[in-house]
Amino acid sequence: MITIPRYTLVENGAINKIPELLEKLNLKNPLVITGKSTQKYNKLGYDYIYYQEVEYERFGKLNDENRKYIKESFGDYDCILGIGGGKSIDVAKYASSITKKPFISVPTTASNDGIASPIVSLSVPSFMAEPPIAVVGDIDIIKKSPKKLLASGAGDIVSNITAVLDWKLAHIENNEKYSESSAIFSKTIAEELIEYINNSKNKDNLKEYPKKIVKALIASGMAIAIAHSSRPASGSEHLFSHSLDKLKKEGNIDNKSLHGEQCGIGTLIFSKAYVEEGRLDNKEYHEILKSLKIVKSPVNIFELGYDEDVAIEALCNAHKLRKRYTILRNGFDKKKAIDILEKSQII
Ligand SMILES: NC(=O)c1ccc[n+]([C@@H]2O[C@H](COP(=O)([O-])OP(=O)(O)OC[C@H]3O[C@@H](n4cnc5c(N)ncnc54)[C@H](O)[C@@H]3O)[C@@H](O)[C@H]2O)c1
Ligand SMILES: O=P(O)(O)OC[C@@H](O)CO
Ligand SMILES: [Zn+2]
Repeated sequence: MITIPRYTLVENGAINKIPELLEKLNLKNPLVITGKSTQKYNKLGYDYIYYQEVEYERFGKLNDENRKYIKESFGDYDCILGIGGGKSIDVAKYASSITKKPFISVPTTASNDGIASPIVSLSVPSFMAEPPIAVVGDIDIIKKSPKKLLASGAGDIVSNITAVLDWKLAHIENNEKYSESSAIFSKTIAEELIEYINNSKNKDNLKEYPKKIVKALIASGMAIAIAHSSRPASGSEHLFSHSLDKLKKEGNIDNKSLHGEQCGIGTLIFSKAYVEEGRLDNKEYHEILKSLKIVKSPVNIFELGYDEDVAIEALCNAHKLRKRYTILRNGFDKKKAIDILEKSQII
């Protein structure tokens, strides 16, 4: 059974409609999970907790002590609101799935497709939870959020192009289940956004971009819900991003590169790899590159804040991050990694 958000409110001032939405859903006592810089959007003064304070690692081990923690933290509330960026929303979604309380997603920026997806990506691999019953995207707030975050959203959308190519390749070479309808839906979301961005110079100079990127991210989350898998939106490009995250963690690298920015770089790498295999037209690679440049999302490893060795190591390890068949197949060796990183102008 496919579940997607029952209500999506994407408009100026949407956040002020939360009380009316709660009433419609017969919910009276929400708990807000938010970030330090986004608590200010909890304008109605609902009880709140910072996502950094939620001990979500305890959700995975339901012994008596952890059950007690969950009951004490969430027991009195009848729903959970995630107000903020990707982590706030992810932690709120996780808490909602553990407590079986409805989850409402209130993105205050547009940085990745966790906004409306049923996926929790606090770990690698991610896991399937429940999608929000409602998404409240206040354009007045989102359009004023940091440009870096809004640009990162484009990276998490263009990634659908290579994700869908990997999914189809897995079906052809590895006999994996594949949904053409979900794949077309996911790819079209990316193509539409790329087309808008690449033609924006002669139109509105990206004035509509905040609204377009929010809607694209919501739609991408729905494609995941329809496929009941992150396959339509996560392939080799995400494996590269997760591999970078692993290097950051292990090497204590203090680099604030965002999920979407990393996925944008991954998409350039693997769209070029698909061009090399004759499975993608080079024109599509250039359209992706142009769109990321226009929104000012990083287009090489140096703009992402790393040196070339990190890019090479992340690429050589990417296939190990999860059991997901992609164009990486059994992994790129160092020679192939350097070749494709050079051809895709990443190093
Ligand atoms: N579930 C999914 O499908 C999925 C997919 C990708 C990533 N994620 C999650 O998202 C996280 C990455 O999210 P992210 O890229 O948003 O980074 P983030 O959540 O780590 O940081 C976002 C930052 O932007 C700030 N912010 C948000 N809105 C703002 C606003 N209006 N004005 C000023 N600052 C604002 C937040 O307070 C936060 O500090 C990952 O760690 C993962 O947990 C989930
Ligand atoms: O399953 P993963 O690779 O975490 O992907 C989820 C989301 O980031 C897709 O955009
Ligand atoms: Zn993603």
